[in-house]
Amino acid sequence: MAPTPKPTPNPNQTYHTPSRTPNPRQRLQFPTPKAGCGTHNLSSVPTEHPVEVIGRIRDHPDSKERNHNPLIEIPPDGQSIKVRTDIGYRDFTLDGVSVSENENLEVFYNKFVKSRVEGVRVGSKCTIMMYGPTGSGKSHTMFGCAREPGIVYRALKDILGDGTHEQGDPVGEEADETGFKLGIFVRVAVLEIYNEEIYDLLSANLNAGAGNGIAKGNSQKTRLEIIGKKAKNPTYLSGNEAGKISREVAKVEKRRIVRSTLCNERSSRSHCMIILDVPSVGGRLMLVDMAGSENIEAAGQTGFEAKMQTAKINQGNIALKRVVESIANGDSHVPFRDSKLTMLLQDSFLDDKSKILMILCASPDPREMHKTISTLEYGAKAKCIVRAAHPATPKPTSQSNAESVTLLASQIALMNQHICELQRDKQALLKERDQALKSLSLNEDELAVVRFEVKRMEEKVLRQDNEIESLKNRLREFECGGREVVSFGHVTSRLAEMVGDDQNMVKSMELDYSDQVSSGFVDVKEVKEDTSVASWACNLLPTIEEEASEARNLHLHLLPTIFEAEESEEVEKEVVQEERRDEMVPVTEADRQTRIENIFRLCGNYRELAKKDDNKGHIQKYGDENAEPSPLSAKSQLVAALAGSPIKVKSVSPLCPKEAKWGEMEGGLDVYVKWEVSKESSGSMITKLTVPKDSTLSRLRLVLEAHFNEKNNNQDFVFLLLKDPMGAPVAKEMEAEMQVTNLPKCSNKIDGYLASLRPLKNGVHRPIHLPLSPLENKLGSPLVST
Ligand SMILES: Nc1ncnc2c1ncn2[C@@H]1O[C@H](COP(=O)(O)OP(=O)(O)OP(=O)(O)O)[C@@H](O)[C@H]1O
Repeated sequence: MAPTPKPTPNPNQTYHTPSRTPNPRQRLQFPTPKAGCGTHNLSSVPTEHPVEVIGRIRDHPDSKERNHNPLIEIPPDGQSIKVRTDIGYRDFTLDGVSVSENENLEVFYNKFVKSRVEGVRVGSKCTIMMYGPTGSGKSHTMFGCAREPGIVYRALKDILGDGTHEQGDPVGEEADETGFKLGIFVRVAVLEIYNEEIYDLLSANLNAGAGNGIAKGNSQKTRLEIIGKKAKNPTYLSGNEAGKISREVAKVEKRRIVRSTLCNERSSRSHCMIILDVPSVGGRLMLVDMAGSENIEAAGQTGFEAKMQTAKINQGNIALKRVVESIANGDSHVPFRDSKLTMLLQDSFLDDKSKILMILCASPDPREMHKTISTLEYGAKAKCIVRAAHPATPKPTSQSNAESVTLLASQIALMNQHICELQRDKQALLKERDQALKSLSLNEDELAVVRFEVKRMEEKVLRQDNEIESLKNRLREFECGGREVVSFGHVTSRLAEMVGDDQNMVKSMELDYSDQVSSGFVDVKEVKEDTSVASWACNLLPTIEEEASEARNLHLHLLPTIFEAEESEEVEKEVVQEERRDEMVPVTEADRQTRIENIFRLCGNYRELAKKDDNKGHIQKYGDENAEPSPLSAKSQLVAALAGSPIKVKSVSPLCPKEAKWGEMEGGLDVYVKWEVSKESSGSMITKLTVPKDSTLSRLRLVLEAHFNEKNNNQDFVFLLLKDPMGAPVAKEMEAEMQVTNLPKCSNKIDGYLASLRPLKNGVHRPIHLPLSPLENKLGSPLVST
């Protein structure tokens, strides 16, 4: 590693304690300049250390104070700075230190910069940054002054050709000729970063229409976007004439935003970046003149805009500081994107071929000493940045090739095995998916069937509802028109006719309908006992019931049968009935309900009652306790019931072997208990009970079960609510909540309730016909008690 060129020791300078600045792990060294030619041995430049830090101490602003008790001392090694503070000296070791009083710009350039620039000429990449507080001489070093050109112009001259400098011209014309002779061609962009925006200073110049690229002071700048790490489409100055390019750069540089501050009369408020490419060799030189890193108070900025401006300037400086610290610390994340400046400088830090020359500008003014120290601390940190050295690429040998081939082959085998496993997994997953799809399809089919059934069921229920409504209307019209007598008489006439056709029946049986209807009581005239009539009635009604079995309930399907009888038998509309309309007693709603209930009760119960007419042709006439049992044929009872005649029942003794006295009580409710009629059961009366008025069915059950026990009959049962359209069984658990008064009344003439019991086999209801489909039954109709 070549040593950093040591400056000539100044006998006037004093030397103090050794450096306390942390030593970098690898430090860049300047190549030893070859005498005479001014070039350096670039091959000796180490590549591991990307940042080189040079201190540049400007002239003292006050010439009177020069050499008067200086706070900054430069040791003779020329690589460190000693700063005297209140608590002692602080040493900062850098890669080089230059004092402008001793070394003008030319010397400084030749000593520390020239070698880098010449490296760019042959393809290297270098970034030269001016860092320091405001007024410390950054711009002066970068651009120079009228007396001496700065780094920018000298670099252009060095790249495009060696030459001498003419007075008033940044670079001599000779440089242009040299560059032309060498065939080197450069491309230059000049950017300004102000308020975190990138402006193209050359674009303003060219858009001004100068033709020759001369900048116009008031031309508007063009803002550039940033893509990745580069400004998008900047304007370039291209050429091989250093003089022309330098002049144009000098002009556009004057367009930088400056402001007078306490620290600097013409303080740069923006960062300026000059990007010089040498396309033929891929070299790149980035020259960055940063705005002052002063704080707002020190700059004496007042007003919101000025403070914001200073804050934005500091944003770039602070971001750059963080980038340097992150890299030096070896952090995994470097905050390049914290500012536009660091975004554009990203390649400078990361590109292996790129080097950074950081020139720390400082003032010897004791009043600026804290800024000087801060700047030097920053430079010392930057010096610690180490880029990992790239391991030398071993030359492949035949042995290593064989090993590589073996290694790759094993890796390929592993990968193939992994691929096979993945393919197997894929096949399994595909199979699983197919099965799931199949199952889903089946479920969808089932769902479609269920939906179809539900739809069909709904349609059926709707039809039945319509039918019910229609029947109710017909019945209402029928009764309101006073035709009930006709209807009932019609039916009874039909019954009589049918009975008359029955050879087994006694023809002499007569019914005085007029008396029955007009008196309101069944008046039986020498009706011969005819069990065949009762049998017929019992046989006929189940037939009706069977016809209605397709309907929802017995009521709904019995009624049309009656109406059909009326419609089909027009001949039977006897005048006799018509003539007696005037004699009819007005039918109240209660009577109508009672009659309807009587009809169903007869169909379900009374017919059996007639059938069980003890084969003697006698039947107890209800309602008259003292009356002797009157012989009454089933036909007569049926007709009486159909005609709305009150049936008086006091005792069921004719129906029951023995009158039930058990359970009777004063002031209670009379309950007539019978079995439901079914194919298996004839629907016989069981008993008559008297229970308290507020008795529930559960209480009635207790009484009945006691009664059954007395009879040695353990038949289980459920109550039927005959008022319910379905004659629905009452669930046992509901019996406690249901009053006996909910049971149907025998009739409006008989003060008693009718308890119809449905026998249970093994505690299970016998199947009842439901209007719903089997599917609906499966779904659990609430009508089915399990
Ligand atoms: N080495 C020097 N010799 C003579 N004059 C100098 C030197 N350095 C700086 N100056 C003068 O000091 C003034 C401020 O310098 P300059 O503008 O370069 O500072 P700066 O660091 O760029 O400040 P800012 O950050 O505010 O732009 C200028 O007038 C400049 O000519």
